[in-house]
Amino acid sequence: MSLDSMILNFLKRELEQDISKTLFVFCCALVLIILAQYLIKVIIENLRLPPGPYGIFPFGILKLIGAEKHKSFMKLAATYGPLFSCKLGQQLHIVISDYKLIREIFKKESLTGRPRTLLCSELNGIGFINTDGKLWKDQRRFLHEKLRRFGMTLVGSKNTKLQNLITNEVDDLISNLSNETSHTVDLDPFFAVSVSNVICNLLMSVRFTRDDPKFIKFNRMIDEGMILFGQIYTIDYFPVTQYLPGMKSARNQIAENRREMFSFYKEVIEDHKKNFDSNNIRDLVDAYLMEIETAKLNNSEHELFEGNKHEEQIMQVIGDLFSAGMETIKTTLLWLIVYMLRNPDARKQVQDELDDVVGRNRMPKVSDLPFCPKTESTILEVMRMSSIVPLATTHSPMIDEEINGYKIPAGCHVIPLINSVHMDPTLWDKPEEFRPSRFLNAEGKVEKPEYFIPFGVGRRMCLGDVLARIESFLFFSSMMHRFDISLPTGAELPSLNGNPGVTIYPNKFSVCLKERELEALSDELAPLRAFGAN
Ligand code: HEM
Repeated sequence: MSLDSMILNFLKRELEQDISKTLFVFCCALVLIILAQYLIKVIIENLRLPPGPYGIFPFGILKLIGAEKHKSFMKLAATYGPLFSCKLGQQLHIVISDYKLIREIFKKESLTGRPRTLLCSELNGIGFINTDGKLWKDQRRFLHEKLRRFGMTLVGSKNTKLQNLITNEVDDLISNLSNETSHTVDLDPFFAVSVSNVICNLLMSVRFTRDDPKFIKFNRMIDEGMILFGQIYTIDYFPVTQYLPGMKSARNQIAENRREMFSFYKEVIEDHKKNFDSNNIRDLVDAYLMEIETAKLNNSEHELFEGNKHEEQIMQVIGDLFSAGMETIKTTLLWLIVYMLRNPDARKQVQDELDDVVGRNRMPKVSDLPFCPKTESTILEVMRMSSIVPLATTHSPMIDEEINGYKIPAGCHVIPLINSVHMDPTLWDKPEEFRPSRFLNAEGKVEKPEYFIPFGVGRRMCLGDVLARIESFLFFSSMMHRFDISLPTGAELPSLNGNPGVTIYPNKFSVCLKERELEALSDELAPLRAFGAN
């Protein structure tokens, strides 16, 4: 090789090396710029978020991924203030414990959105509680109107079907409990069947007895559902965990239970179709069948329920309302008993008031409610202290929102911290004390402050608040009117520490019941009648 070509080769090699070096440097710089831009964007976005703990990427705040989220959130609120943000896994949460801010944000239309989580998507976007947009809005209007028509209202309500069916269930409960006075009794299964019967009757004219195999199966599936959801909820924070073997079998079991529940609802719908009479709408299933008939007549069948399958929609709504309306009332009744066991003076005040207003020759009625402020304020105080749905149902803004100058990004989870509002010492005098009189004004009438929010606030607040008010008054006042309730000898007072599940429910406990006789009870006990039989 000549000297010339050696020099040429050397220069060529150097040039090639230079080009790859330059290319390498260029690529590195590009990656760095993109990374820096991304980091700046993340920092700016985070600066606009409400303050909060940083957490560890990719886990977020690990301690929040435990069961007692409402308590952990309350501790964080003490550090970061009434509006804070934090991440659970990669999911951003905005937690609000100032009731004015809660009211302000939940007024917004976009806050009626629900999170797009994997677990929600298993419900196929149907039903009521986990839907949003037009389907939710139409369903809310429909359900509101129909439930009012069945008597879910306190205005001008005299002996509505709803009141009659609750009274029948109360009578049945009292008569069943009258057979339990010789030994200790766990009230949970008694309340469970009575409260289930109210909601099942209202929805589909079905009632159960405690030993009915269908009821036992129903309850088993609900309990199992709670355990299974407890096992898999991490999927919403770490979607990758859905592929773990235990998760898959738990999800399959949930799907299987849902199929079984649906096959029961399906039977009910088929039965209703056979006896359907448009002049006698017996319950919610009939109201839906009527809606379908009307849509057929108007040739708008395909538009109904946003094009979702009609019967699947009805079945999911039944499931939604059953789960929202059963566990909540049962838990409230159990907490009422716990607080009455712990506060004998308050219990006596309730019983004395009922003796005065209702008298000893009949059972309480809804029309007694306005004249029983001590009883009502006792119920309200128990709702305040127990805050059984402390985090409401998760809302997720459909567009970016702003509050107090902070960004609330679309898709994040927004949580009103109800338990914190109910225990805020700046709002309630000595909030940890059980004091029903805090709900009474100077004239002794019930007054609820605007920061009493057990049913949530805004457009998606509880649909069953009136039903809850009627049921909790009738069941609780009747229990107090007919029984003296005490603890078995040597038993410890039930704890005020709740257990998180669908609601925050009390530890298991048993009681002794002693009848308080009525003078003319026999006239008051109407024969049991199913709602649908009317
Ligand atoms: C003491 C009893 C009850 C309490 C404390 C309670 C509490 C709540 C709370 C906090 C929410 C969430 C509100 C929000 O996210 O903004 C809610 C929603 C709901 N509740 Fe209740 N509830 C009770 C009883 C009932 C009953 C008896 C029914 C039966 C119809 C019911 C039906 C619903 C429904 C359907 C929703 C969802 C509303 C929607 O998504 O638009 N609740 N409830």
